Amino acid sequence: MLRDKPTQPVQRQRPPPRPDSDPLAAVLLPPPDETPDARERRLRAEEEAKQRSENIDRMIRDSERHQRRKKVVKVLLLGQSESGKSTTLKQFQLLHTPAAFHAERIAWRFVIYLNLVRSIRRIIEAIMPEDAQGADDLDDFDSNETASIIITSNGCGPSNASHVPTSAYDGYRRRLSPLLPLEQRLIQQLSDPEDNEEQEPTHLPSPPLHSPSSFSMASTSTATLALSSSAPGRPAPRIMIPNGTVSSPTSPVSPSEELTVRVTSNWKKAFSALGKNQSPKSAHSGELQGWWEDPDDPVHIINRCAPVMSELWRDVRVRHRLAEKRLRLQESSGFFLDEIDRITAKMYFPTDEDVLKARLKTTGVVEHTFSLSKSSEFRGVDWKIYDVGGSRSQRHAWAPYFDDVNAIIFLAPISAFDQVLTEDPDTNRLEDTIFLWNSVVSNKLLANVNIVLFLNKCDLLKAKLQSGVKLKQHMTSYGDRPNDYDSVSKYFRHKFLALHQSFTPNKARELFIHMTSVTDTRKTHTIITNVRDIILTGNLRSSSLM
Ligand SMILES: Nc1nc2c(ncn2[C@@H]2O[C@H](COP(=O)(O)OP(=O)(O)OP(=O)(O)O)[C@@H](O)[C@H]2O)c(=O)[nH]1
Ligand SMILES: [Mg+2]
Repeated sequence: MLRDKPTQPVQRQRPPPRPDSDPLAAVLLPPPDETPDARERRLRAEEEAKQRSENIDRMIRDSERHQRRKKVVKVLLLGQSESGKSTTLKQFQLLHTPAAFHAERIAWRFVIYLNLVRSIRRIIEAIMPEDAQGADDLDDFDSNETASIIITSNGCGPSNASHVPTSAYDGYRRRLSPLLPLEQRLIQQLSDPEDNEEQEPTHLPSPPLHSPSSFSMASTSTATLALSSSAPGRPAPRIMIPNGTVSSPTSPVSPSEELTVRVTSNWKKAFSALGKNQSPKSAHSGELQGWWEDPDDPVHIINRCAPVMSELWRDVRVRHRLAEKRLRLQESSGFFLDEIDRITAKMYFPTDEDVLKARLKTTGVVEHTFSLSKSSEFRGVDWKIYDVGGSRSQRHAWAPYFDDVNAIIFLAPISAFDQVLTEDPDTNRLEDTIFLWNSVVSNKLLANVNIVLFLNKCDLLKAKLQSGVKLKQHMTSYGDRPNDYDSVSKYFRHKFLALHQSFTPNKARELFIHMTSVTDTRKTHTIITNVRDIILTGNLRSSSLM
């Protein structure tokens, strides 16, 4: 009979290696005549070496754990063109990497000049006498100039229009004509900073100066430019100057065409290539090198034209004409018109606020990574933000990012309820925003993505309502509710929330809504810190990393 015997683990002692069979062991053996002192020193040295080795092992283990823990949270900024996406990204940069933001401020000087010059040109075009418009074949100008036109009549119709006299118009146009080649030069420098050999569709035909069409150019004030390098493997972002073309009858480019200007590497470098001495030694220290001593620097033309620009902007006849045409330049880059003296000063250096207000249209997708290493709670987390172009021609680039995005910040510019799209004058901006919002919240790919809604441009909404513009004339569903900021903003909040509740495929998703004016740094920093923490906590928790 076979009986199971309880098996005992067999412990076999391996015999110590014989020194003569292991040359290394033989070498490591202490000398046979080792004194007690020498033995003491040897043991101490061995102990120290062991400690060092253990420390190194621990460091390697920590580093591996840290690498395993490293998490990237990806955030996509979405919304129509001019909704404030890039401005929000600038606020993230200002909050997380202020030194880099400040160091780049100088490069924005040229964007701001371009914004100012284009605003001036819009004014000149708006005050153009009708007979001159006919002569210049500009009848369709207004239909392109839609970015900030109020489309509902406020009682000032063409019947009671007061024109700026032709002589005044001609005088302004003649005295401001040096701005035209300056604009051309800025655009050309942007389009081809290093390699003038390469031909891109960037070379604008120069109209004859002082001709009737000298100022009949762009129909928008938005000089546009990609902000930074695109994600690896994706096409490089390009500068876009919408409608930035000469509409002289001889021009080969139509006034409504979007002109594309290529930026090869770094647009900031391109701008700083415009003068010999314009880079500051340090943007912070005030040790500025004197670009104003360079006779080729654009500041000289801008500075010489400043008195006429101010005169034009202050001219009551001009203001009347702009009001009649319902052109609200302050809602776009016209912000700089109120600052002509400061902006055109020879030693002008852009402030943070100037950079936030400078308008550059984004094309392609701009990616920025912020490392949150200093924050103890989110140590080792990278915060990756994608800023996309919002105009219709750019929206096809959004979808590839839906796959692995963790959160979306959607910008809805609620002040735009009475404006139409630049790219489609038949579409109301708010209607377009609501359409986009519905598409985003109903998207199944995004069902588990956190969504944060910024009801943006609240400062402009407040000013618009105070100036008497009535929401109900543009949104009949608003009915007879009061036309004040509190009621209107509450109404928009409910509307967007209700649309989310109706269309979301994930009824459990919480929606975070903020009333924002993203050009306001103090308030925006509080909001984005809050939003960042909510997004990070939610995402790290769901991936069990917290
Ligand atoms: N007053 C005010 N201006 C704003 C606000 N948000 C953005 N802007 C301005 O509106 C303009 C357009 O903002 P951007 O951030 O360039 O818009 P975007 O969404 O990036 O536009 P695209 O790049 O064309 O998609 C800029 O001149 C901003 O300074 C706001 O809340 N208030
Ligand atoms: Mg942008």
